[in-house]
Amino acid sequence: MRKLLRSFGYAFEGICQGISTQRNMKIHVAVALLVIVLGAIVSLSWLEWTIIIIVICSVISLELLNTAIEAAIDLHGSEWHPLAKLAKDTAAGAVLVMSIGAAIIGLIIFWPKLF
Ligand SMILES: Nc1ncnc2c1ncn2[C@@H]1O[C@H](COP(=O)(O)OP(=O)(O)OP(=O)(O)O)[C@@H](O)[C@H]1O
Repeated sequence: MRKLLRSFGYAFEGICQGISTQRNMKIHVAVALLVIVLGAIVSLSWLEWTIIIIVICSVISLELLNTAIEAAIDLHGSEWHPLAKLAKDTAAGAVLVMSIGAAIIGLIIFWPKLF
């Protein structure tokens, strides 16, 4: 049980480090908080909240994975390598794809309630 709690502690530490060190992560968290406040104001349905929570968690999880990949590559050294570029750029691409999807889903849910 203590080991399990310690693992949760490390994971929580990872989330905090991601937020404190990554500018993009700060932006994702700020947008997520804004969406949550807006969702409360326009009274989203349970289904809409479920979709919003899945989308927010997906974007933040991908950004954390992107940070992990960047850190693992930088740990290996600063020497230029095409595989390092591929890994970093595809990981960043994954975040971008999910962020665009999140923006579209946000528009689909919020547009009719706001305009
Ligand atoms: N070791 C490397 N070998 C080849 N290309 C690299 C290497 N390190 C970074 N790059 C490339 O240089 C560019 C900038 O990389 P960098 O690590 O600064 O990421 P970034 O996109 O600025 O991310 P962040 O600001 O989140 O750290 C990216 O296209 C990346 O793929």
